Amino acid sequence: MARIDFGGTIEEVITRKEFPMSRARKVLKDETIAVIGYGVQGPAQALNLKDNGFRVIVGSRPDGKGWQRAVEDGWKPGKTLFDIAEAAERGTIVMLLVADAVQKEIWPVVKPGLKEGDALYFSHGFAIVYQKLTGVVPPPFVDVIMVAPKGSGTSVRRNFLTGAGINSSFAVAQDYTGRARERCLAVGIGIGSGYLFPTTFEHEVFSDLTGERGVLMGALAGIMEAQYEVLRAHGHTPSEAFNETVEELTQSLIRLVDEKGMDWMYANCSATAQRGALDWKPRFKKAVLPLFKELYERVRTGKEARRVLQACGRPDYQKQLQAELNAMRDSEMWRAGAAVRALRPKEPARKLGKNVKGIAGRASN
Ligand SMILES: NC(=O)C1=CN([C@@H]2O[C@H](COP(=O)(O)OP(=O)(O)OC[C@H]3O[C@@H](n4cnc5c(N)ncnc54)[C@H](O)[C@@H]3O)[C@@H](O)[C@H]2O)C=CC1
Ligand SMILES: CC(=O)[C@](C)(O)C(=O)O
Ligand SMILES: [Mg+2]
Ligand SMILES: [Mg+2]
Repeated sequence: MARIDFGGTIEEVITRKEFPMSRARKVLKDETIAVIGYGVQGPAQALNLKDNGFRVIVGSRPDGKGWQRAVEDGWKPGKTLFDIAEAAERGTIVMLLVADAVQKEIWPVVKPGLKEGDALYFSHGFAIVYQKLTGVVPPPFVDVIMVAPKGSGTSVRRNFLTGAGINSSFAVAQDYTGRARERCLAVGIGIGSGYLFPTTFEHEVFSDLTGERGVLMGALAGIMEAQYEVLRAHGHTPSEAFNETVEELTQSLIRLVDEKGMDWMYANCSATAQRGALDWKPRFKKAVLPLFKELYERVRTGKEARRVLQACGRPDYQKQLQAELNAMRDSEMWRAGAAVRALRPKEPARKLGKNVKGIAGRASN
C-alpha cells in the first residue's frame, strides 16, 4: 500500500499503480460478477466493469424500470440480464446495489443463490451494520466485501469515461476464502476507482450518512435556502439572490476550492470578502456544530437507519419523494436557478496557447 500523509496523519491507500487493471483481471478471471439492482450505482458499476473486460451479468425485477434501462444499455435477457434470484445464483461475486431500504425485502431472494466461496458485495455499510433492522445476515461460507464510491453513480460512470476516476473506500467484513481483500480491491479497481482507502463497514456508514445529511446535501440545501430567503425578504430580486447564493458558488468559488483548497479560493477573492468570511466562519461553525453532533449521534444509534427503513419502505414512498423533489424544483429559488443556468454563454472554449496569461491565480502565501 502507498503510505500517504493526509494532513499529518499517515494513511495507507491502494492506488492503481500497486493494483493495476491487469492484476484485477487476473484476480477475477474465473468470476462472474452479478450486479443486482439497476438504479444509480448499478448501471455505473456494471458498465464500467464490463468495459474493463470483466464477466458481468445484471439482476433486476423483470417488471421494473431498472430492467428496461438495462435492456436499453445492451444487457440481454436470458444471457446477461436475469431476475434477481437467477442472477444471484449465477454470480460468484454478488453485488447488492439495490436501495438500502429494499435490501431487507430482496435478501430472502438473494440468499439461497449464495454458494460456498462466493463473495457478497455492497457499496454501503448499511445492510450489514444495521443488520438487526435489515435482517441481512450473510452465511458464514461467503466473503463479505464493500467498495463505496465517494460520489454519485452518475459520476462513477462519467468520470470513468473522461478518465478522471473516482475515490472509493473499501472494507472486508468477512473473509471466508482468504481472498476477500484481493477480490474486493480487484472489483474496486474494476469499477473505476482512482484510489481506494481502507475503512470498516461501520465507519463507512456513519461517515456517509453524516455527510449526505450534512454538508454534501442536507446542510447545503438548507443554508442556501436560508440565505436566499433573507435576501428576498430585503427586496433583492430572485436573480440577484440566486446568483449570490448558488450560481457564484458552483460556477466560480467551489471550483477554486476544488482546484487548490479553501485558503486558495479565499486568496483569490477580495480583501473585503476575505475579512468578512474569516470573521463569519467561526460564527457559522458555532451555530451548526450542535446540529452536526446531534446528527452523528442519530446515525450512530441507528435512528437515521430506522427512519430510512420506515419511510422508504412504504408503498407510496416514490409518490411522496417525487412530490418533495417537485416542490424543490418548483420553488422560486430553483426556478430562478433554471433561468440563470439557461443564460450561461455556450461559446466554444478558446484555444489555449503555451503561455496563457492570467489563469494561475493569486498565491495564498
Ligand atoms: N446513489 C449513489 O450514487 C450511491 C449509492 N451507494 C449505495 O449503492 C447502493 C445502491 O444505491 P443506488 O444505486 O443509489 O440506488 P437507490 O437507493 O436509488 O435504489 C434503486 C435501486 O433499487 C432497486 N429497487 C427498488 N425497489 C426494489 C424492490 N422492491 N425490489 C428490487 N429492487 C428494488 C431499483 O430497481 C434500483 O435498482 C445503496 O447501498 C447505496 O447506499 C453508494 C454510493 C453512492
Ligand atoms: C453519492 C453518495 O455517496 C451518497 C450521497 O452517499 C449517496 O447517494 O448515498
Ligand atoms: Mg456516499
Ligand atoms: Mg450514501
